[in-house]
Amino acid sequence: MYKGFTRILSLYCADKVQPCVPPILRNNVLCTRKGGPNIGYIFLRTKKHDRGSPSALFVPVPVKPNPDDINIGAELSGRLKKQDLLKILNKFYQKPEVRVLASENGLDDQLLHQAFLSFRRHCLEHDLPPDLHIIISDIIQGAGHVDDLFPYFLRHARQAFPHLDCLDDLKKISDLRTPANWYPEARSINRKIIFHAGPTNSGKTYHALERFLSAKSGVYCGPLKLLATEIYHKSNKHGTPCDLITGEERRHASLYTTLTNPDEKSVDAPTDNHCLQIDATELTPSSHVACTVEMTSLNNRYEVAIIDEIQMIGDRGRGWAWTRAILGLQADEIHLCGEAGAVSLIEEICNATGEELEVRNYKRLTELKVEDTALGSLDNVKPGDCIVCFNKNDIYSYWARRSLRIQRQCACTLTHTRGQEVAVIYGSLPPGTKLAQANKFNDPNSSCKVMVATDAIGLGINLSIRRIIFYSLIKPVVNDDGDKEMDVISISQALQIAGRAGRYGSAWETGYVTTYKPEDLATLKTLLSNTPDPVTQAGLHPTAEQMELYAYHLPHASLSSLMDIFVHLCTVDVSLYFMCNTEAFKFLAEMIQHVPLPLRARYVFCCAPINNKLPFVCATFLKMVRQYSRNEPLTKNWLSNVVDWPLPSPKTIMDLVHLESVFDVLELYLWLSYRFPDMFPDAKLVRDMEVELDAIIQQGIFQITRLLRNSEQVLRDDAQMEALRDKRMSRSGSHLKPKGDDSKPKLSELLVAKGLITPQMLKKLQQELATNSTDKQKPERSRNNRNRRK
Ligand SMILES: Nc1ncnc2c1ncn2[C@@H]1O[C@H](COP(=O)(O)OP(=O)(O)OP(=O)(O)O)[C@@H](O)[C@H]1O
Ligand SMILES: [Mg+2]
Repeated sequence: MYKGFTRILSLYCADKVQPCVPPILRNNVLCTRKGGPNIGYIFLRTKKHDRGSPSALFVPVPVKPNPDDINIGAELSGRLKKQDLLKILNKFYQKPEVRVLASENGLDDQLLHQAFLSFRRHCLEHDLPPDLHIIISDIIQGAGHVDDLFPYFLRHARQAFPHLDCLDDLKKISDLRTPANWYPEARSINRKIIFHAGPTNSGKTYHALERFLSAKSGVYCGPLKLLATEIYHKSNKHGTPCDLITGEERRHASLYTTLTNPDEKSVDAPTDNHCLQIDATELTPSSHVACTVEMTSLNNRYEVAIIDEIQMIGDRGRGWAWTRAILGLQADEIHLCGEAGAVSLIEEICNATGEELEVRNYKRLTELKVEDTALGSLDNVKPGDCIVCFNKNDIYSYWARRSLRIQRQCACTLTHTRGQEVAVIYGSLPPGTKLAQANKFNDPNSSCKVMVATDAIGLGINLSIRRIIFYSLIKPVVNDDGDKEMDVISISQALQIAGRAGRYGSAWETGYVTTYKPEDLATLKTLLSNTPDPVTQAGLHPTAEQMELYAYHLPHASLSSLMDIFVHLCTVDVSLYFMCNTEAFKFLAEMIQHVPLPLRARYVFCCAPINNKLPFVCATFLKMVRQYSRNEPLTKNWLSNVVDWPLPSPKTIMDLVHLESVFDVLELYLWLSYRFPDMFPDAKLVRDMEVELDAIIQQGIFQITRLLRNSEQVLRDDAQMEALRDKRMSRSGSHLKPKGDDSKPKLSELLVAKGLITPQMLKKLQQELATNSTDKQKPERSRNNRNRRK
């Protein structure tokens, strides 16, 4: 039934693979990136189980004594003294010959040591089989040699480490050298591959879409929900009915045609009709579909397929989804859009599949200018500006400064920017909120002229941005070893993000780009003057089927260990491919290891696209798994109880962050509902909850300044309460530690306490605020002094 990699991943994998964040932070070291711009970054070394020898991954299975061993050996050759036995065993272990023999039988030093400990314990604690008992007795009496123990030791070692008996089988299962052969249906079609190569905003997707729209059938596969939604709208608007498929949603084309406002103004921007979501699984699928790349169906035949942002094939976490799509799609024409740096790799892949590749090169359609000065101050923000931050906290800090600035401006009676509306987009916002914010910003008649976003807008999206301002150039990344580092963004990321400015056909004919901080400008210029590194390898990922076969051979291993062993034993043609990072999968596998589940279900749960940095989401995930394990359906009532539904509007930033976590939980439910429809039966009701929550969050984003002010107030109140308590305690003599105003916790401190920002970030922010504040106060002070002198 399972025809390999393709099908299984299309069934089980999500469209929102989170960057893996390993759970333990061991060390913080400051280092400099080799070869890149000379900027210090923080290296976060994280827990890693799978470095070094794979033998470390194998845990010995306890070897049970044979019930038939009823100490006949003792009757035949007399009882063995523990001391003698121990001496013989230790002598055996110390022999170099044993080491050599062990290694010939697959036991390296690490396994040999573990196997020996297990063997010795077994010999000391249980009745020995008669043959072993007699051999040991002979050795003690000088009638045998310790080397004679080896066959018995090996028999035990094989029981303790069952993989020794099936290593060849395991290696065969994880032989990933020819992934092109996994897709016989695709191989039987004479596919034409067209690579639209060029910089951002050069019309690559536009030209591929022209073929898609005129074809009898087509599939668009993109990296982001927002992008897939944009294509869904474009296609339906054009009159080519197109469905939308993401991990959590199936939206039918008919919902667009019947419900969208025909007077919609925005040409390229996604529209805000997310609330019209009706489960479309029962409707006949349209001949065209826009999906997130992980959801690409490899079972349907299409005339045209588009795989957008093909350079993502080299992404350490998600690259496998692009590899799968390019190798497995059944389409007459496959249009790949992306950076020219991926052309050579695709050529190699086409050589392997024996397919024709045509490369079409494009040039940028509008000019992109790097400014000579940094923004420096928020006073210099202009209409059409988009400030790009690399995490949500920078966005909050932007708001904190902005509201501070507005308060100061009020004091200085400079109120001209008061009430200026700002659109906000970051990854964890619900899709409806993102779309509403994008539309608000794109609408020429809206008063919202400025956007603050994370790099969630970084790939392929068309927004009406005049200038991109990099708030910082540092971003957390997961390196090849699965470690999380703070690093300067890559050339490709810088170009992609900068490329959002001055989109062809938007209100701005030229795009501009700069940084917020003057000290970053030179680095940005260096980044943008380079071409992105070539993509040299395509990602691969093990399948559920392969894991199942592994589990069959190693029934005692946990899913997380199976994955580790797989990754170590697999053979990959490294000239073309690499194994994607499996940390996120293993994180979930370890979290649910103790819950009894069939392996297939366990695998599916571990593919769930959850943000493992969010404790509430992780805790709820675990509750869902437990409920599933008890075979109790997860109804809307159950879910409402877990998330405390209905939820009030957010009053503080912390409320907003919590609502976003709840939204993630609802998304998780919907994702699971497509994989286990019987156990997650209330998808329609949960979708209604999502729509309601999306609206609440949108409202919260709309009032973000108020939420920030409230958050500060709440913390001030808490601090006052604490100070009062301290005072009372010190009066009663029980607390002698003085507390000044400086000790009161602030929002920023709470964010640090919650691990949402690092102390370094906070320090930097405080320094900046202090500088800002002295600058602003200078004219005030001199004016006051002048007045006094007068
Ligand atoms: N020939 C054209 N006629 C009209 N509009 C066009 C044309 N080419 C491109 N556009 C418009 O220009 C904008 C940018 O094009 P497109 O999205 O195809 O660029 P891209 O090269 O795919 O960029 P990115 O690398 O950022 O994905 C889009 O709004 C698109 O509709
Ligand atoms: Mg594009």
